[in-house]
Amino acid sequence: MSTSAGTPTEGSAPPGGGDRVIARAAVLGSGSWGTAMAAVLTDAGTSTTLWARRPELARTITDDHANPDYLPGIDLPPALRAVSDVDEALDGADLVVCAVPSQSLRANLARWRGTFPSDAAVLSLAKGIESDTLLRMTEVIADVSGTPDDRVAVLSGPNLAREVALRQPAATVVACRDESVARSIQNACTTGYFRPYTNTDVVGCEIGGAVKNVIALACGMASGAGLGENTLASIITRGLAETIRLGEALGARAETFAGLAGVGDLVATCSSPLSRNRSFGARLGEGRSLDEAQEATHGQVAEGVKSCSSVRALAAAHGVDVPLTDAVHRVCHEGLPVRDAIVALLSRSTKPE
Ligand SMILES: NC(=O)C1=CN([C@@H]2O[C@H](COP(=O)(O)OP(=O)(O)OC[C@H]3O[C@@H](n4cnc5c(N)ncnc54)[C@H](O)[C@@H]3O)[C@@H](O)[C@H]2O)C=CC1
Ligand SMILES: O=C(CO)COP(=O)(O)O
Repeated sequence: MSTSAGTPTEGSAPPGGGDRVIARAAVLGSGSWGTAMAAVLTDAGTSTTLWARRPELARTITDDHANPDYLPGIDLPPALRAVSDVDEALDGADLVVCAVPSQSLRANLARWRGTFPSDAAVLSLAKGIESDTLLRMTEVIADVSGTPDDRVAVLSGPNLAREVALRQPAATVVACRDESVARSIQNACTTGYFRPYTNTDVVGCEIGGAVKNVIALACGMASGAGLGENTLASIITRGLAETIRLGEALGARAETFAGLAGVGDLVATCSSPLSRNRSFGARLGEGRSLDEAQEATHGQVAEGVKSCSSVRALAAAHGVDVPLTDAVHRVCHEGLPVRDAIVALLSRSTKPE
């Protein structure tokens, strides 16, 4: 329930203070996570319209309550409607949810420029760092859409889309510089199975989400190469250490990484066969080429494959040592065999923990 004082006005910050009420949401992008979050918002009682690029997919979601391409075998809420006209999706929306992959966000936002309702809050679901600019996704949104950064939020946590769409219990974090906006979004997507916490550490949540994909690739590589649980736990733990180093250098709070958007998401993604990043890494670890691993994703995005390079560059720009990210980059983009990457990591000079 809203924690606001007074009687809030729908879709805008009430003049007397208190949290805005989000009654309508538009989710832009109908891949696995956009569709799952549209279902969560609908289940939470928020009137939600999902935008799909392909009209036939929009029709299937609205008429058959299913997204067989991305969430096969899962029943979506009958009240969820999908359209392929972005203006129709955005009509009257108090919340715009960006659910396209990181590297296509800027081009999509440019296409959508001027269409977002002027007072809407904007929520990023993407977990990545933009390749050329090294910007976080909320920075890209503020940059291209002109939305003030105190109305741009990120949602991040251990949220494998298929499990959420199956309504299995999960928690997450909604972070915004303005905590009341985070609370409004929290209210709009709280259900009996989905529990969002608020945070104001946008940088920490976004860095946690982007770097865990890279560390999940490393775990997949180790697993594909036949290595066991000690290796995986070591990668997860040292991966967390490099995430914290980078996050703190960028102004994030260390405690964010002990939370759902940090260690929570890292553990879920590094452990689950449902993770596209972990599976992608496992194919490389088994000796398949980057192209073969890419082909096996069937059009689904493994964000870490591109973000390993942008995270590495971001770390270099801030003088932060990220050896696991560097190794993943070298395997993915410089042809280093997984076995050699492991040898290189273990032959680094010893140091205190
Ligand atoms: N799938 C998951 O379990 C979770 C994914 N995420 C993040 O959510 C973001 C979206 O990923 P998913 O929905 O999982 O992706 P997906 O791989 O399931 O689908 C991608 C969606 O984006 C669309 N798309 C691809 N390129 C596009 C372009 N150039 N322009 C417009 N649309 C384009 C595709 O048609 C599809 O609808 C990613 O950043 C991912 O890291 C976050 C949490 C969970
Ligand atoms: O972000 C995710 C879980 O929180 C999904 O991870 P993958 O993109 O690796 O499937």
